[in-house]
Amino acid sequence: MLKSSSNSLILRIELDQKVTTFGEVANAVSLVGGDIVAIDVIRSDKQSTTRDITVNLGEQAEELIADRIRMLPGVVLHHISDPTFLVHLGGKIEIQPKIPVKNRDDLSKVYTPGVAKVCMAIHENPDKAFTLTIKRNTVAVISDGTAVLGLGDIGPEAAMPVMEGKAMLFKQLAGVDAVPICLNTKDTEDIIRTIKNIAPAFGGINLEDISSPRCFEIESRLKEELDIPVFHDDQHGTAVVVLAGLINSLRLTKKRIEDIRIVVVGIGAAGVSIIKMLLGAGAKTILAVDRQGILTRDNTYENPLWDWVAQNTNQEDRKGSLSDAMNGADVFIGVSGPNVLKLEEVHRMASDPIIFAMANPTPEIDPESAAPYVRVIATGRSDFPNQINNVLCFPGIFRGALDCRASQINEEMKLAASKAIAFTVTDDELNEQYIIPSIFNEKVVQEIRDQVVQAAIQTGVARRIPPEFKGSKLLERKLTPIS
Ligand SMILES: NC(=O)C1=CN([C@@H]2O[C@H](COP(=O)(O)OP(=O)(O)OC[C@H]3O[C@@H](n4cnc5c(N)ncnc54)[C@H](O)[C@@H]3O)[C@@H](O)[C@H]2O)C=CC1
Ligand SMILES: CC(=O)C(=O)O
Ligand SMILES: [Mg+2]
Repeated sequence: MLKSSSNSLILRIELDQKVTTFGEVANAVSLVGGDIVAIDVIRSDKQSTTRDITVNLGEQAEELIADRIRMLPGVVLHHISDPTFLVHLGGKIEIQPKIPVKNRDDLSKVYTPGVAKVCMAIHENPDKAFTLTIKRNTVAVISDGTAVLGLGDIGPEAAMPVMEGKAMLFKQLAGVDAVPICLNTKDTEDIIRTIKNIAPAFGGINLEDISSPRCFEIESRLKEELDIPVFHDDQHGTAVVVLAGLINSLRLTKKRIEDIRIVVVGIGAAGVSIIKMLLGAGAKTILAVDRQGILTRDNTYENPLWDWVAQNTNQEDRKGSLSDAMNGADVFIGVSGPNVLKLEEVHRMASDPIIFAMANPTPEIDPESAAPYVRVIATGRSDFPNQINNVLCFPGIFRGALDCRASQINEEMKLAASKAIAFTVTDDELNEQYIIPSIFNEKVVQEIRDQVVQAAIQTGVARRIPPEFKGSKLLERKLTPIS
């Protein structure tokens, strides 16, 4: 059962010290499977003590704990709060001025009349928007709320906490200002039109949690029609990090990407892009599985990308379900939904099985149950080791793209980002519990940024050469090949 800090409660209890002891409370918590991780004394006198106790709980135990504590003599449960909700109160980000406006003189510079000459300078040369506005360092994080994590079509308002979270991480990890925007339309043309209309303010567009297949057309049309990077994070960010995790898992198992059998489950935004990236990196044997089973060449599909996937995978024409696909697989990559993979299917994998169960918030298999039977287990969650999550990619790749004012994020830049992430983990550090660096590893964003800028310059999409890349100063470091 998943028990983590994202599933914790703060219980404010008052204890009559003449009647009971804190040990009784601790015992009640433990009886429902909770772990006390913090105790704060709020008030204390001779008669009673009031404490906030923070408890990590299994998913089903939340209801039980209040009942248990209320049953204890001498204990009053004042209230229960959820720390995850507390950090969301009023939203998670804000906009701050970079300079104070203290007097009329300041006002006349930052606003009218002074601002007018800056406006006219941009009017005469629109490129100046990059130097004289927030465009240089600002990305829009845009969703229509249709494929939010694995929660599905929950609407634009409900999608905002995820988009705010992404914006927060853009800033904290890479210094990129990001504006969360959730659109109240699911219409492809409407979405494209809206994004094109707001694009002048931004240096990049990060599309997020837009369901497939609409996400593919929205992204490709915007890429054609805009001259700033448009990057569907669930597709490419995820694929970049999966490839990084696979490179490192193969460093451990000493297998070559050309030789392994890979099963990808969930052929949506993330799944299609992962398959494309793995094929580009040399993978030869991939089975693509969705709800109807393994995609095969002799079928035609409504979604043209499924036709593409079917034509480019499953060369052995295997048919059947996920369970059939798992026979002899070296690698399972799940970007589908909760609990789709059974332990019995894991037992039928090849030696040194590698599992990336990446559905959020609930993975395809409980990582703790699978761990004893596999060589590597990774999830998309931050509360387990080996977090394979696009958060490792999007801050650094946009940092690089913005710094060199790239017109797009191309395949070479994505591959450079994958390798940068993978080789942040040194040979000495690499082990089954550490195939992918933590997002808090300070080297990650810088490494990605440097390699991405270099790839952008080399492929001719950089419109600005950062000073450290001028002349002969291009990065010399050669990356180890994937296999
Ligand atoms: N760890 C990470 O960085 C990321 C994780 N994800 C997770 O991957 C999942 C899919 O995300 P998207 O590709 O954006 O969604 P999507 O909606 O574009 O695609 C999901 C696909 O999975 C299939 N699917 C769902 N349940 C299935 C099942 N039981 N068996 C087989 N196929 C099934 C659907 O039919 C669909 O084709 C979500 O849970 C999401 O949270 C997505 C992006 C990044
Ligand atoms: C991580 C992410 O972007 C997702 O689960 O949709
Ligand atoms: Mg997402």
